[in-house]
Amino acid sequence: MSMRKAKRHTAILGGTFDPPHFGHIRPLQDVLKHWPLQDCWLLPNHIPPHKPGTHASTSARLEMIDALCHQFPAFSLCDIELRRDEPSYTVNTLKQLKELYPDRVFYFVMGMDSFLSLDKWFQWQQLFDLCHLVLCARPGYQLANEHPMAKLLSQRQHTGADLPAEDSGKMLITDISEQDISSTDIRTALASGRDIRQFVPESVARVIEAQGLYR
Ligand SMILES: Nc1ncnc2c1ncn2[C@@H]1O[C@H](COP(=O)(O)OP(=O)(O)OP(=O)(O)O)[C@@H](O)[C@H]1O
Ligand SMILES: O=C(O)c1ccc[n+]([C@@H]2O[C@H](COP(=O)([O-])O)[C@@H](O)[C@H]2O)c1
Repeated sequence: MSMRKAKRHTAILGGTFDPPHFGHIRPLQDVLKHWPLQDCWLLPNHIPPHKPGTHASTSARLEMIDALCHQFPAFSLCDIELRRDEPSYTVNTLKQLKELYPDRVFYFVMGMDSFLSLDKWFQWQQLFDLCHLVLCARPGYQLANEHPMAKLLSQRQHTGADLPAEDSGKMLITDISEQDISSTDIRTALASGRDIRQFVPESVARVIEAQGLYR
């Protein structure tokens, strides 16, 4: 009899989360409703590879994610990038995670804005040996037919209703409720004293308020 352990299917949303908002949470909830994934990890980066820096400190962003995970038990924190003092390249993170968790199949979730520039990521083609990608629509970002990533999507798109049989290399898309929300807009609203409660969950709003972030 085979003693192989069952695989755990784990979604990961990587982000700067500066701050986290409903544009992160709601698409993820839709993904979890659609696909039978067993875990959903939020992966805050420490040094974002393609951003000039962060506005809130790593510890403040961590506190917001922690608070969010308490409010939404379907999500848990993956703090692996916070312990590497170097740009948080996703391919390095996934290599580390595959070593730590050989029985997991990873589904790296990203919005369309990230996907449109995926070919600028460090060693991005290796991602397809390490995980599947889950693509979420995002208002303002369209994949034109002639865009170089459109070809990649048509080659790799998973069409079945069940999860792929493979452990990596497929692209999954599902309908999500599109959220016209960004961390940038929230920071701008806070800096001009506007209310942000419709964009972030209560738990996150409380940390922002208590720490006086983004004023
Ligand atoms: N409204 C949204 N809809 C779909 N995906 C989103 C949305 N907001 C963020 N994402 C995705 O979540 C991941 C992390 O995003 P990030 O933390 O950089 O938020 P952001 O709102 O894009 O931040 P900023 O405005 O500071 O650039 C990325 O893959 C991004 O595409
Ligand atoms: O690996 C890379 O080169 C790379 C380049 C840009 C972004 N990423 C990752 O993509 C996720 C979303 O990034 P961002 O900048 O939109 O918050 C986050 O986990 C980043 O660390 C990764």
